[in-house]
Amino acid sequence: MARHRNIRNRSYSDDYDYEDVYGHSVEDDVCLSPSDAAQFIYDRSRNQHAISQFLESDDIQEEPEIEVDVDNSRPSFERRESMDLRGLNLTEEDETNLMSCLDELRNVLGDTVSDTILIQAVIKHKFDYNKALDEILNNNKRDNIKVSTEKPKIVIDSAPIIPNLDKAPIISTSTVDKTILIASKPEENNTAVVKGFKINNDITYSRPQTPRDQSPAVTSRADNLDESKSTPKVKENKIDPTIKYSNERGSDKEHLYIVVIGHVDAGKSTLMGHLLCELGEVSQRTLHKYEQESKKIGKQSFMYAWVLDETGEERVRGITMDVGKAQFETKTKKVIILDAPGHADFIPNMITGAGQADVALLVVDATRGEFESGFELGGQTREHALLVRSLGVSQLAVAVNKLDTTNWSQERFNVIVKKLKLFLKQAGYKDSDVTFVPCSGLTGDNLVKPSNEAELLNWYTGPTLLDVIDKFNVPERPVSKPMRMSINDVYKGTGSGFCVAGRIENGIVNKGDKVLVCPSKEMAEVRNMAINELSTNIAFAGDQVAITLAGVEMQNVSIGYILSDSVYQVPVTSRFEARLVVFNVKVPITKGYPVLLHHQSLIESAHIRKLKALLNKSTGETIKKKPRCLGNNSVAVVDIEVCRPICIERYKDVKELGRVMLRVAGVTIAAGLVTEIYTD
Ligand SMILES: Nc1nc2c(ncn2[C@@H]2O[C@H](COP(=O)(O)OP(=O)(O)OP(=O)(O)O)[C@@H](O)[C@H]2O)c(=O)[nH]1
Repeated sequence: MARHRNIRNRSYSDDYDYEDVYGHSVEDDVCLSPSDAAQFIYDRSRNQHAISQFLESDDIQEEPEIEVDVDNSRPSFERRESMDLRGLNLTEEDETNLMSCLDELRNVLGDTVSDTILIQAVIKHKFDYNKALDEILNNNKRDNIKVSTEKPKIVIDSAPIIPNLDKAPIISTSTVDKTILIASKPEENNTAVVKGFKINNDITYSRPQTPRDQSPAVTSRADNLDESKSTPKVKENKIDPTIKYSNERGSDKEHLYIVVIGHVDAGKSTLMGHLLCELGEVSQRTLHKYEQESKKIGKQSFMYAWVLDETGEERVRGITMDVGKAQFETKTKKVIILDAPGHADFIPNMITGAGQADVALLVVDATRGEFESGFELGGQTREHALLVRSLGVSQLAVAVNKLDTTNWSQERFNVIVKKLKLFLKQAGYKDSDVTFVPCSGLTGDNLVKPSNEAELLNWYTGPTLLDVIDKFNVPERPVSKPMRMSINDVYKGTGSGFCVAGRIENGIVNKGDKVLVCPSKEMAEVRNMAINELSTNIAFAGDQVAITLAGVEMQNVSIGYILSDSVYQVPVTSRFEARLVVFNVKVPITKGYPVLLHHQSLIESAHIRKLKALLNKSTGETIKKKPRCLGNNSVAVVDIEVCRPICIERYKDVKELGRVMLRVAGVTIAAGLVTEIYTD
């Protein structure tokens, strides 16, 4: 959550300013995803559009069934079952090779290319399946999609990132420091480790119940700290962290994490999938495969969405369920997209995605009636925008998507912009931090290149979506602060030890460092690290890393835990004071009110222990001490008690770890800033 701050040039020592974070108030009519059953019984097929309506006629043409003579035998598409290969004079071995190549090709191409063409290509390339496939696809290529012979950069597997323990030698911290002194780049032979970007599969409904309160008692492992005290990490890192950072990253493009949010079906995955295709990040082969497969199950309009919706269930249901991840480059940045689910059922996953983001892209469906149901009728547009703002994201691009369905109507665009501007201001976004872009994820208009649509060109000459993304400011990375990393995934790696994935919120981590796993306070060693599947010796605030830990049992580490500097430790408590803004409660909040506390990737049961003061929304002055209840849109200071100790910071100390969200029955009822931490 390094998102927010710098944009407004605020230093970490600044005290927070309520107004700056949440804006003035949230309107009474703000609706936040009431979890009524009707909303969950969702049938996307209702709104299916035929892709042929939107694609130009020469897009992804099917291969015509051409019959070609091969030595007088005329094997054809229809005759697959009884292919006559005798005329080809093949040996038994060649025939077997041919058949297996044909099987492979059909897996990718389906039934769109005749057997004759397949056989010709396979024989021409001496049974080399890859060459044959390339030739067929190249012959078949469309004008507007670049053919890439490279492997797609999008990772389609859902396996987690696992540093390769066998290949990457363990380097001591001192070695790392020397490496840094000569400003070296990461090792050239960095090996891509296990493919996959799956983020936090397990937290959709509840946090795994690791024996935090049974086995290692919070204090009983404190003796582990002695080791850390004798070799404090901060002493090892003698070089100024900011110098290290500029040595390591100075010449690289800056990394920017974007979470893509919006109401279910707004077109988020399609938009991002198409953008990636336009940027050449998805090979024609992969796209062709998605086209064939989506056509087979009658969901061809989801072809681009499949680039990011990778699991079978997501594809069959036609909705995003977990956060999809992919990356591309703009002129000045390396952008990592986090495609969040829009459906109300998966808001916890969306929160995890947002928790890792620097900036957000809000996608709204411009179709008449659809924007209204996403925005006004308890849809996710408002809730998502509020949630990401509460998590600290302050820069927002709004893609006014599916404008093709309104014939690129300027009037429709203006209506949507007007409504959203008002709401976003109330939610705490500055006008200058929000940009609106008209586009269509399906037709690809105004994504990478200016649109050719005369109706749009009549009134819009502004930036494309890619330009807007390139213009985002990358927040300053707090590399000089004591190290904190919030864990959003824990999994078994291939070698010894196990892996934790998450975002480094503060500071620096070196391979070989001793870190404290909190709240259980066990010491662990950083055996290996990987960023975007490449092993690395050092990682900085803002990076998403996968770390192989040693010296601690996997069952003693959980999603939501924090890896902390062993000397300057993250506070651990079960009671804290927070300044809350209440969004939408059906029953007023009273003393003892039970909630689910969301803090980073942690979801924990909690209750309101005390209502301390009701505040004036604009000035922050106390209106009433010890109020009896809190209603909609109120601002108050409360004490919260969590059922187990958690790692938390005061907002003024570490903003990323000083924010909480309270949810009840699937609805976000309040967001808050931590103002005081009580030691138990
Ligand atoms: N006409 C039109 N249809 C679109 C456009 N973008 C997406 N669609 C269609 O809208 C439907 C939903 O698209 P998705 O990309 O899956 O939507 P999503 O927002 O990612 O859905 P969730 O992640 O499940 O919330 C699909 O049928 C798309 O083909 C567009 O720009 N124009």
